[in-house]
Amino acid sequence: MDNNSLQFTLDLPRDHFHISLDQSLTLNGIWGIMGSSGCGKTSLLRCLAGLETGVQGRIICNGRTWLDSEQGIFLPPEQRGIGYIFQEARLFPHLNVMGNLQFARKRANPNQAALSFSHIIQQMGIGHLLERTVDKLSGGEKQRVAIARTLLNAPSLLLMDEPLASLDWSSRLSIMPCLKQIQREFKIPVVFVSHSKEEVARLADNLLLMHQGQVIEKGICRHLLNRLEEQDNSDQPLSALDATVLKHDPHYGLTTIKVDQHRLYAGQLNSHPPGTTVRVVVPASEISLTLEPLKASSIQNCIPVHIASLQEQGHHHVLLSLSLGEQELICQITRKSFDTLKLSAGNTVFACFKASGLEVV
Ligand SMILES: Nc1ncnc2c1ncn2[C@@H]1O[C@H](COP(=O)(O)OP(=O)(O)OP(=O)(O)O)[C@@H](O)[C@H]1O
Repeated sequence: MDNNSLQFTLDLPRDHFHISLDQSLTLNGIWGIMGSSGCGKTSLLRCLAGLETGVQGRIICNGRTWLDSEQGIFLPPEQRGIGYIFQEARLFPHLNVMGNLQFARKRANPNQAALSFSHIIQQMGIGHLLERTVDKLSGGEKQRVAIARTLLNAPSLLLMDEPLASLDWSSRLSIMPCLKQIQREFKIPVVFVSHSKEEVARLADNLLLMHQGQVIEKGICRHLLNRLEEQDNSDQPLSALDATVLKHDPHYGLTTIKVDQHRLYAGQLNSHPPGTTVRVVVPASEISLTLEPLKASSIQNCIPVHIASLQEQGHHHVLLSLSLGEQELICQITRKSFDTLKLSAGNTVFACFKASGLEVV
């Protein structure tokens, strides 16, 4: 398959190992790349971008050969039609925001339809910053401008190397929906390196997990992320679910969404019309378990689930993987609750969580 595919066979020596990869990715949506520090995530992105000259192998993107070391083909970065977003924004300090954006527009990829200037500015929420000089922007604002600038270049593939890592959590939370929306709307495929499970849960459709220069797992993000063994102690345990918006209730400010066969309430999502597919992130600590359905409670969501598997988390907590049908929900409870309810794998229980416990992106 030529279109929407990125195939690469790469060999790049590093100090203690070789980056050694042989992958074919279908380019739709957002690919997340995760793995421990130093495993080669940035090196992979740099190889794809044409920033690593010592690499051997082949890269074919949408049928175009970017690299074939045997044939002596090495397309320089500017001919690959990619956008590269770094951890730090790298704006031109001598130009204001408008100047930075216009610079990109003039150098737009001629092979790709140009995206509307005003629409990108609106999507990235930077309309009020156009006359500002770069030194008067916050870190989050700089990164928004950097992303807008890259989009104005009309890339056919967006490579992002921890673009949110230098920002505080509230800036990240405000930029992530923009990235998701941009991807949905402009349909530019994205390969996104991140250390943060929280980011990947919100953004990625597919995931590559790397270790020591190799891909050790590849698959649908929520499948890989929702596995109990991935719920280490470095991030808070969570689940990522796919859902469909069913209807809005403006009176109560709630939206009904469907996850597998279950109907759930979330806070109102006016920007997502009924029928839209959305990603839902649920922190494992938001979920309580009961043996009976809740009768009179302020908690809006209470659904029957099967305990698929469980895992101790330290001495005082237990993580449970709860089957919703197709998808799984990770729940964290105390060991005391676990013992009191006498839970074990295979049991049917009720998972209860507030509408506000669901974050929809
Ligand atoms: N130019 C280089 N020459 C040789 N080795 C390098 C070079 N750049 C990075 N390395 C080494 O290659 C390995 C992979 O580095 P890379 O930056 O790709 O990892 P990473 O997974 O992105 O790490 P992090 O998550 O910490 O950013 C590391 O051991 C690093 O020290």
